Amino acid sequence: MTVLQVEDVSVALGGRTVLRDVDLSVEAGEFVGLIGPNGAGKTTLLRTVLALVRPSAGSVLVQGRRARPGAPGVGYVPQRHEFAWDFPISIEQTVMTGLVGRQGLFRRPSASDWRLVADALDRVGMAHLRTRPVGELSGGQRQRVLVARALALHPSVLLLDEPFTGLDMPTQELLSDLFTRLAGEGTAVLMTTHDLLEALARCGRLVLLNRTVVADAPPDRLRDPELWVRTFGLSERSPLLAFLTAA
Ligand SMILES: Nc1ncnc2c1ncn2[C@@H]1O[C@H](COP(=O)(O)OP(=O)(O)OP(=O)(O)O)[C@@H](O)[C@H]1O
Repeated sequence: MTVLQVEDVSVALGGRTVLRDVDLSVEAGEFVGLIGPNGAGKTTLLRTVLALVRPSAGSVLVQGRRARPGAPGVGYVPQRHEFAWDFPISIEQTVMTGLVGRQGLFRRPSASDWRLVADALDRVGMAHLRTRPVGELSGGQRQRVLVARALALHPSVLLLDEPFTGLDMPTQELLSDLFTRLAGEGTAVLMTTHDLLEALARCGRLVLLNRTVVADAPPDRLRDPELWVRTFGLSERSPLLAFLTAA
């Protein structure tokens, strides 16, 4: 089942075209990596799916419905630095903010809301710290809290923006395992990352983006150096290029 359908999307920001004619779809159970250089438009594409950015052309459908802000079924993990960590609330209260769409801004959380929060914290291995202030957490713990916050509502599509930045290997592995498991359970996972190794190892499909889609295929079908040169502007003598295209 197609959960996310991006069709012919173009986006202009500040008078410049940031995305051009982007087509992308993600099926239930797929783990898709969105790969591209700085400024390629990866975050803008995620924000367009979240309907925080309006395309100048094309359409975005989530579970067959036009994307709209706060749409149920879409979980979003922003880049860690975008979150207000100095807000004086606990881990479990932070995860509860992921349920605002379900409970409204002002209703007191119900017992079932707290159960969703506890389950989500359990999935990221943070349940034992649930009453700690978020401001006291390490970078890796913060990333796990943001993932729990996105998971609390059991999204059909999970959007991950650079989830591995600044993480040590065990935390990266823990999250990667979790994303793989979520996809195995039927969640559509779309992840931007600069961690090519992780993307090549974990994602069933990679979308190479540089303002427009350069390639969209499983990792083992992306051996053509030209695709990586076009996406990243890599030199043809780059050792990274040799690695990426090794048979
Ligand atoms: N609000 C905005 N107004 C004008 N231009 C913007 C705005 N937001 C992003 N851009 C521009 O859009 C382009 C794409 O930015 P975006 O953040 O989507 O790239 P990215 O692929 O996520 O990059 P990175 O890997 O560095 O996070 C950049 O040139 C950026 O400067």
